[in-house]
Amino acid sequence: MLTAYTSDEIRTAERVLIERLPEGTLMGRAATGLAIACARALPRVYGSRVVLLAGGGDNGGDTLYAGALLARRGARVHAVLAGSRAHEGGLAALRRAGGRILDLRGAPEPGPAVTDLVGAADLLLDGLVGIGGTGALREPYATLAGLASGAPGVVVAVDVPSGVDASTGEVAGDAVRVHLTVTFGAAKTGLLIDPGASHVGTLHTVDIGIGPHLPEPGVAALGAADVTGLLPRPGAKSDKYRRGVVGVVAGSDRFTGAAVLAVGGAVRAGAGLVRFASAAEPVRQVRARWPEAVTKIVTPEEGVRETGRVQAWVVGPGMGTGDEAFALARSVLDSDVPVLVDADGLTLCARDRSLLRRAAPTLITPHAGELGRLLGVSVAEVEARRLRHARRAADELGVTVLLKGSTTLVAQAGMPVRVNTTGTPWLATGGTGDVLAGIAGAYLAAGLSCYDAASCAAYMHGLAARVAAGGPEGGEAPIAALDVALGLPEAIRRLTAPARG
Ligand SMILES: NC(=O)C1=CN([C@@H]2O[C@H](COP(=O)(O)OP(=O)(O)OC[C@H]3O[C@@H](n4cnc5c(N)ncnc54)[C@H](OP(=O)(O)O)[C@@H]3O)[C@@H](O)[C@H]2O)[C@@H](O)CC1
Ligand SMILES: [K+]
Repeated sequence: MLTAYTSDEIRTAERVLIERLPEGTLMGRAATGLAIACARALPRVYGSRVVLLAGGGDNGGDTLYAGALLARRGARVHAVLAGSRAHEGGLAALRRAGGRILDLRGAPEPGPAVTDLVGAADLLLDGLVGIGGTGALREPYATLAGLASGAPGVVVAVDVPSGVDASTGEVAGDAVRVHLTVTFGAAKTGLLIDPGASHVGTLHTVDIGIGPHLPEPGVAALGAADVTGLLPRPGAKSDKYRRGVVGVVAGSDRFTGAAVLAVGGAVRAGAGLVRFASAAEPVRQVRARWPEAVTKIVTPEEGVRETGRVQAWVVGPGMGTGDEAFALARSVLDSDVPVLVDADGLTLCARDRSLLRRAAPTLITPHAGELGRLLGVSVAEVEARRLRHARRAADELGVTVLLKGSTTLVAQAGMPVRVNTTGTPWLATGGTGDVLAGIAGAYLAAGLSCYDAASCAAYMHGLAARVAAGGPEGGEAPIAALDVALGLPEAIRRLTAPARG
């Protein structure tokens, strides 16, 4: 499991060690780890052109010390000093190692000399600001961030890509986009959450010894072993009921595709049985595509009360948002089993949030627009502050929240927010959310908590999409939502196969 921390949590942990260790020890560890990672990112160090963008704080200090180490290995190192001051120890070390200095202090903008240096660099280090950065980058940092993002060489962020809020992933103005982020001590929360996460490239953590002093994490990402341990698997005594019966209420006479996809997600994720309840046309479509499902035509008046016993419900995809859909959704939410609410179901809940007040656990799976409607804020506001809004929704609505997006978040009051790391841009296509709802529903019915079901479903959904998009000889191709459902068995096989070798 990858755990991540806010800037304050990192600083508190660092303080314990700073008091115990000789001055400069932590920065020495950070700079050494940074220089090693940079050397690995280059075909060879000797003769390489290295440019350091150094701010006035300790982030600039790390960068200058690492530059000195690279210069001692034969790199041609130029430091661009961009802050109103420069880290004295780092600057002296770089000078002693033969590095050159371009001092921008007092200059309103970087100028052509910097543009030329950046354009010719094999390796560019972004050491403008780290965990001490606040708000939008000021000049000349903002212009330098733009230059760095477009640099032709390998761009490495020191601790945090400058302009990304290390604690939240928020990006208030310009921010550097890098190939590699070398972060110190532990991952920062903002490196895992968009929009910041999309600036990070590959994330590499340098151990500087603060691990034992870190608190419980506020954010975590499940790894393959965690998901393997959580995934429901049938045992010798399992039958279809013990594996979990999931009920799906989806589709309408106008929209049938979402129903087929949600049922497909549940079937392929390993539900013991899928009961599908809806209007006549989606029932016909589901029967044609998934003969494994037990189907029933229901009316809004009777609801799902006579549908047969289920261990969890999925309600919402393609069901419409009118009064009849509302009545049907209410009958599902009146039940005493866990319910996953998705898509149109969320629009209905935004109309009457009391639908979500129930004794049994509830999982909602909104995208930013749906969450915005539930919270009464704009989609842009949710996108800009995803962590805050996912947490707020979990607290205010008393439910587990799976916020979809390029990095999916799972929030539940009192628990670390889980970030999914398996997503792929190929998933950004219609209907994949319906498949996700089906997968999570199957896991809920198997007995996983809303929190684990949502996290595992997001993980397997991303992995299945990668399986579906990837070819045996490498390369990737566009996928349709049904391909994600069909990719699930192979994804589960790959995850649960004993390690080779
Ligand atoms: N603590 C430790 O033991 C260890 C810490 N380590 C390293 O220290 C880093 C933290 O160093 P830090 O605290 O000096 O802050 P840092 O990130 O350099 O930023 C401060 C500078 O940024 C500036 N600035 C801020 N916002 C800005 C903006 N929007 N736009 C423009 N400028 C802005 C601010 O300017 P000012 O406000 O003073 O004008 C100030 O000059 C950490 O990330 C890691 O790399 C490692 O060595 C391991 C051990
Ligand atoms: K930085």
